Amino acid sequence: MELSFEHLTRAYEGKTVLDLEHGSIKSGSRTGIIGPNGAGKSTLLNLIAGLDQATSGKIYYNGEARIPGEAITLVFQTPYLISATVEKNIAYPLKLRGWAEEKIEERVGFLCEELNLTGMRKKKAWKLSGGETQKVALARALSFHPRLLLLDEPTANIDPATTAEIEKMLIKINEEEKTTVVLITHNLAQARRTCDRCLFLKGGKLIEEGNAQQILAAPKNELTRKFIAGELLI
Ligand SMILES: Nc1ncnc2c1ncn2[C@@H]1O[C@H](COP(=O)(O)OP(=O)(O)OP(=O)(O)O)[C@@H](O)[C@H]1O
Repeated sequence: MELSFEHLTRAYEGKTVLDLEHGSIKSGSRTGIIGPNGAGKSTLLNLIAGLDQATSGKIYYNGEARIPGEAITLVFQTPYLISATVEKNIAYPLKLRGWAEEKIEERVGFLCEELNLTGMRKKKAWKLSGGETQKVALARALSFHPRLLLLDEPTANIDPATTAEIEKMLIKINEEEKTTVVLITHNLAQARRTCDRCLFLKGGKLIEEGNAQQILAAPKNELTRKFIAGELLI
């Protein structure tokens, strides 16, 4: 799904925390959103998801200013599962959408295989580790073939092996199902491994956007360079 922003702002109690003149997230991309604490990354993601309202300006989804709720899904840093088994959690959005049982089984089976969850399908959600919980949350988010997957620091508390499984899944689902992926991350190595495009935000402004490998290796903007080099003082 193609996204574009025009004069998009969000202010809290008169203080503008996001102010994007123009910007876009290309259809079919895996776009990393990077930037220091307080840059406005989560604010932007919440606006895209429709969880928050812009103070001014608009977001266009495939050229339309109306949010296509059914096509968008979100994964947060701290996921919440329903108090049921792994497989029931993943099947839940599909049951809500009235999918046939065999289609549900096919999709849940595929997602469990890809995320190494097959052996714990019957396990209760509250008995899972943090990494397992996040993988189930991702599987559930992907269950209904979303056109846009938004992730807010999904691996912040996750070990490297599970992080690698999650990153592999993001790439697979993007390549094979053409889901557009937008990933907020403080892990620049993760952005390098996972993203093909990148937006750098600072102080609510879009400082640089473009090819992820190019921005992460040789940014054009001095602020971006300092951030990536770990030299940026906020
Ligand atoms: N509900 C709110 N009320 C008031 N201020 C808010 C609210 N939500 C966010 N802010 C402010 O907006 C600014 C941007 O916050 P945001 O969470 O979008 O930044 P971020 O780039 O995601 O930061 P981080 O990397 O720390 O998660 C911050 O200064 C924050 O304090």
